[in-house]
Amino acid sequence: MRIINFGETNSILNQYVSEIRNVKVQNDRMRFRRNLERIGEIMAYEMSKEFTYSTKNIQTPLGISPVNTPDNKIVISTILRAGLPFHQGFLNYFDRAENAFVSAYRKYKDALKFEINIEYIASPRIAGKTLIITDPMLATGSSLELSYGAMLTKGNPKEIHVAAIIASQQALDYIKQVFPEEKTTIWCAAVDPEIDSHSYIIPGLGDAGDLAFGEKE
Ligand SMILES: O=P(O)(O)OC[C@H]1O[C@H](OP(=O)(O)OP(=O)(O)O)[C@H](O)[C@@H]1O
Ligand SMILES: O=c1cc[nH]c(=O)[nH]1
Ligand SMILES: [Mg+2]
Repeated sequence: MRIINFGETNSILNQYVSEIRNVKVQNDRMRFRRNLERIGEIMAYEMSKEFTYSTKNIQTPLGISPVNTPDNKIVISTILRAGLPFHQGFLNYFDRAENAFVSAYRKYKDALKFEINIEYIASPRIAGKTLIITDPMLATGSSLELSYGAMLTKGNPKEIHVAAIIASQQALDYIKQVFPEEKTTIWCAAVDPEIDSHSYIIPGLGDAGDLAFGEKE
């Protein structure tokens, strides 16, 4: 399984990551959401370089121009709720893609123990397609694992791209065990070393869903 970490490369993407982490900036919800979206746009562009291309002869008003365009049948899937702005970034570039939505949330039994509840899935058939799963935060990797399990009820994708912004090292180690090695690529913008006793990423950024959309009751 390939892991591509954009944090290892100097680019403007790191500016957006610094802003979503920064306590002095991250509470501006519109900027927070837009930064998730911008990171999605940059990742989409980089990911597009790995697609399968063929030449199409495009009729212009003055002649024929051969252009290489991608042939992948793309499904962009997101895990509600924090995934929504990140998903939108991918959709801005892959504007013809199909889309899937899965809900996953932590249902706490006490301050530390929780289980992930999946209650909703709206997805096209994904068999034989390029599945891009977008979720900005991978802490334990459980939401991703269960959401992927739910998506498999819609068929077996040809290839899987997991797009995250901040992934814990623990989540990456876990995902390697549960996703098919030969057809999965993980794209992220940073790998953080730890998760705390509440399963929050350290240093991370806090709760991405709350920062994007406001606190839950
Ligand atoms: O890897 P995990 O330990 O499963 O944690 C990561 C999950 O946590 C966040 O969602 P959250 O449950 O906070 O829901 P929200 O997007 O509604 O805030 C995030 O978007 C992931 O889906
Ligand atoms: O650090 C974390 C872990 C789960 N969900 C978040 O939004 N942040
Ligand atoms: Mg949350």
